[in-house]
Amino acid sequence: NDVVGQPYQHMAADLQVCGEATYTDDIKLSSDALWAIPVTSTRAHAKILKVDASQALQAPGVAGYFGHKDVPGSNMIGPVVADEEVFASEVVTAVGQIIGLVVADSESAARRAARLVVVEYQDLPAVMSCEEAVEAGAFYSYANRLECGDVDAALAAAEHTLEGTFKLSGQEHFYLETNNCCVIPLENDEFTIYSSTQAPAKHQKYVAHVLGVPAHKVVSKTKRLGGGFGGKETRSIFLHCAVAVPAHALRRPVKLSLDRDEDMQMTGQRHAFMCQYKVGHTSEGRITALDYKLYNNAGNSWDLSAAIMDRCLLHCDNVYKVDNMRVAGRLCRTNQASNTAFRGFGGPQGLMFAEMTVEQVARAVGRPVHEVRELNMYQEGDVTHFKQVLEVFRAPTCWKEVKASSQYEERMKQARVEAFNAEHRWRKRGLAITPTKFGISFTTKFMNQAGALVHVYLDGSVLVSHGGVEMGQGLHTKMAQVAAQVFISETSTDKVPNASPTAASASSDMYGGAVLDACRQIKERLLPYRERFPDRSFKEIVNAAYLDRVDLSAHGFYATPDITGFGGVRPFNYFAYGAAVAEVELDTLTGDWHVLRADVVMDVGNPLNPAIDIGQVEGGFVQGMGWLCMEELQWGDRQHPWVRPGHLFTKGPGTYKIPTANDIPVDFRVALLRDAPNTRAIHSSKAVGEPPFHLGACVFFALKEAVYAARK
Ligand SMILES: Nc1nc2c(c(=O)[nH]1)N[C@H]1C(S)=C(S)[C@@H](COP(=O)(O)O)O[C@H]1N2
Ligand SMILES: Cc1nc(=O)[nH]c2[nH]cnc12
Ligand code: MOS
Repeated sequence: NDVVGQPYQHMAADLQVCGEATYTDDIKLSSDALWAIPVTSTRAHAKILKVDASQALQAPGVAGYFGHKDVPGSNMIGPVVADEEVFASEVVTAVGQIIGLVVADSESAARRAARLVVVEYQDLPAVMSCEEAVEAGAFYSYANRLECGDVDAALAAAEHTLEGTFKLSGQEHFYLETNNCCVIPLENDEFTIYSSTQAPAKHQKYVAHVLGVPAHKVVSKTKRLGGGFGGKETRSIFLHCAVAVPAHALRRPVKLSLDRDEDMQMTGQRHAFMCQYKVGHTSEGRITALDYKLYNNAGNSWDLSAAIMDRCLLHCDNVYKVDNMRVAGRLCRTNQASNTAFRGFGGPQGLMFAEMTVEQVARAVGRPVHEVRELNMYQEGDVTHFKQVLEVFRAPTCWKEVKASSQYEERMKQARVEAFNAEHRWRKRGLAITPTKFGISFTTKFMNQAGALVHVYLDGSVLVSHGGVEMGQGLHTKMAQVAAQVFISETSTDKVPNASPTAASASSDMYGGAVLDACRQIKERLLPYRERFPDRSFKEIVNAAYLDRVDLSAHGFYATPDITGFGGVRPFNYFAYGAAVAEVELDTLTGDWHVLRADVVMDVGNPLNPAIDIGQVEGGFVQGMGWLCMEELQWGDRQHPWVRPGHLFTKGPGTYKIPTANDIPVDFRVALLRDAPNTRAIHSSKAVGEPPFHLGACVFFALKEAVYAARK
């Protein structure tokens, strides 16, 4: 197998840098195609008194206005709980919620006409944040919790206790490709739908449901995304279902392409979280008791907020052993667009609570933070607070490696850091080291399944399709490697049915298993021909088998073995580990800072493609750093009274600051742990999509060190 493990370039890299790669918006449509522009709520919470589209319908080029009355099937859907309307009917519960669509023969005509639709509202009280929801008692009926040991007794017996509240803000996905979709009606109520989504199967299911047609009449295709990061796992469904209604009614192709400001206002973000913590610890800094009350800002519908809180509950330990722990979660019902999956899916929030707690304890006992981290770290074989055994625990290995390779101890002591800080009044440096552990598998057990379809053609070329979506993470490249010298086409529900969303970082594991299963079936059928004609080419073997009427196509399947889902003792198939060191320099007068050097060691098993994996680690690190140190959403709420309630003030790169080339660590050293096999996944590899995201936390803690130095 000299193909797997090689650092092949991303399969579409050349196409993408030459601008030849096709995205949903590039799909050529017939001349009778129409553009849809959403008419959305401008209120955070209000009754709809009247919607008047009469002027819009007179506007040039307009083919129609569509709202909840025009839905042929069901107007109420939702990926987990069916609690969301495709078109708002009586009440709007967030700014940006779709009330209707104007369709016209050009985007500009549709956009102009959409502004002519008049909506009259009667405002209702709005709840915008976790704090406001707690005051108002506005929650969804979710009450999962995890508990081990006896927290109350341990807190009472603790030498010292600390308590307080941690708050983490949301984050915009800022995928470069905004939400795009188009619906093409064919004969006899059949539809082909193209969309920028991580979950084509969900699009097929819900478009069929909203149109009232059987799913087998809807084929959902996705070639690639210009980024998803979780933001296109479920929120893309609603846009697509809305667009399907005029396409169905007018029997004409309809497309929709959101502008950046519409996308940021309408499609949900990373959940803001709040954690009320109580921690018991000894004088040397060992944590003996931990009590977390967690809240996330779920927005105006369930969406995935329950699974996100589940994953947060499962990650509040990070790499630390706490014998007495209780974590309980609540989902806050607010009038924000429903918050949704975002790289790490609640995990980064849980990991941050663990890190912030350890850091508070270190300050309280007056010890360097890294010592307290080491003091509390699990050992191999320990059991987590949710009772999963840490079978192969590589956090200490990653920690030791990155501490050595970054010369952390030396740099901390004589270092540039203390010496620099002694000589500089307004510029201060900080150094920090943080670990991570990330559970791999959907915590919803049934989602851990995957399909593939492999065809061998008579010219010897092989076509591989699988249920996973290429969003830039290199999945298709890895699958092609797994099937070796293969041409990958696109993701399509008529090739692989019922696919889970491409999420939870497990796609390489699962679709790898499915592709391997399909290839092995075909290989077995070709074996007799290989043996009979040992020196013939693959093409000749294939033709010999074909003439004997051997089936040259196979469906492959994979279901992750031995996992329990949330609530059991083995929700994760395995864990991914990593550790990182960052040195920053902060200008205390301007607040400007940059990362002088970052060192990362990530355990990715035996990488299927080390080049792609290093790219994932670099991207995850920078995206995590952006979340914790740069990006700030400003919603119209109590903290930002100058913004109309429920409106998003930061709706573009001019006001919402995401990391760019200038923010990447000046000296960025990423290493993949060597000799780290993983028996639990294909070719001994490990998931790499989400796990590195949390390592950006080391920049946050390095900046804290610099601020502490400035206040000495
Ligand atoms: N370039 C790129 N990398 C990415 C993403 C993306 O949208 N673009 N999504 C991330 C998220 S949220 C996940 S879950 C994984 C999904 O892909 P995988 O399951 O193949 O790892 O890729 C991660 N890396
Ligand atoms: C649904 C779901 N469950 C998970 O455990 N992790 C995820 N990432 C993105 N989506 C998911
Ligand atoms: O699991 Mo990623 O789509 S948040």
